[in-house]
Amino acid sequence: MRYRTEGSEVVALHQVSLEVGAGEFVSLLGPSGCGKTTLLRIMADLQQPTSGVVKIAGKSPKEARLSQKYGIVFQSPVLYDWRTVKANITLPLEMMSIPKAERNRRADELLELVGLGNFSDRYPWQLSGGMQQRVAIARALAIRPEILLMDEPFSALDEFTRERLNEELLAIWKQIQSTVVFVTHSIPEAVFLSDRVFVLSPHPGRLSAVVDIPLPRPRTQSMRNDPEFFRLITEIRDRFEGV
Ligand SMILES: Nc1ncnc2c1ncn2[C@@H]1O[C@H](COP(=O)(O)OP(=O)(O)OP(=O)(O)O)[C@@H](O)[C@H]1O
Repeated sequence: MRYRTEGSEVVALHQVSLEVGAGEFVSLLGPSGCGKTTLLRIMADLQQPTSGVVKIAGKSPKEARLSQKYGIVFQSPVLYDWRTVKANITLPLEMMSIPKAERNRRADELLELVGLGNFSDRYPWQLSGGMQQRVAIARALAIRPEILLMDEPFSALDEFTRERLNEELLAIWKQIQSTVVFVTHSIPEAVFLSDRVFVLSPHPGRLSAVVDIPLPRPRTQSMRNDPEFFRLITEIRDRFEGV
């Protein structure tokens, strides 16, 4: 992927090739500017690569998007302040003309799943940042996506909330069994969540390593003190090139 700006060109991604298995949880990890967001946006059909291809179970990203295969969660929750929590979650279903009873049923189920069963009639501005991000996750899941794309969803949150949401996300993933591609610049977050970590390095953005995370599941907070957890963090840190 090359970006052309006046008089110059940025190579955002250079010869990146990777494969993600169905139901796998992978992270795209790297420092600012290594092309993580660009790669996620190309996968999601939000932008076109200069060259190369992406296939989603044999289909193009556009076909996958049109057949509602993606749920996307961004760094900031982008909720509608004038709609209740529940009405934010049902919005994509309204756009798909799903009947009201079914919309409500799915929203109630998702509110329970993200631990906000008692907050359905609140407005986003009445919730903490962590709760707002849980609403955004529930909304992304409303269309029952096969692939959940998450772009640094917890990076604006404090460390305590972030670690708790990491664990909650894994519990949700276990239930929904979607494939997850998770963008982060936090090495511990990538290790805690993932089956595999794709390590990207900048200038030009490239894939410098793929690291398997053999920690058992379910993953618990106490694993963060495990020597194996620290070993994996060190291994990944050593794999960055030119940072
Ligand atoms: N629309 C654009 N026009 C020109 N250059 C761009 C554009 N979007 C991104 N870039 C450049 O492409 C490179 C990769 O950007 P990208 O946002 O994908 O990186 P990132 O790893 O997600 O960074 P961050 O963690 O800061 O979000 C950077 O050098 C960036 O400046």
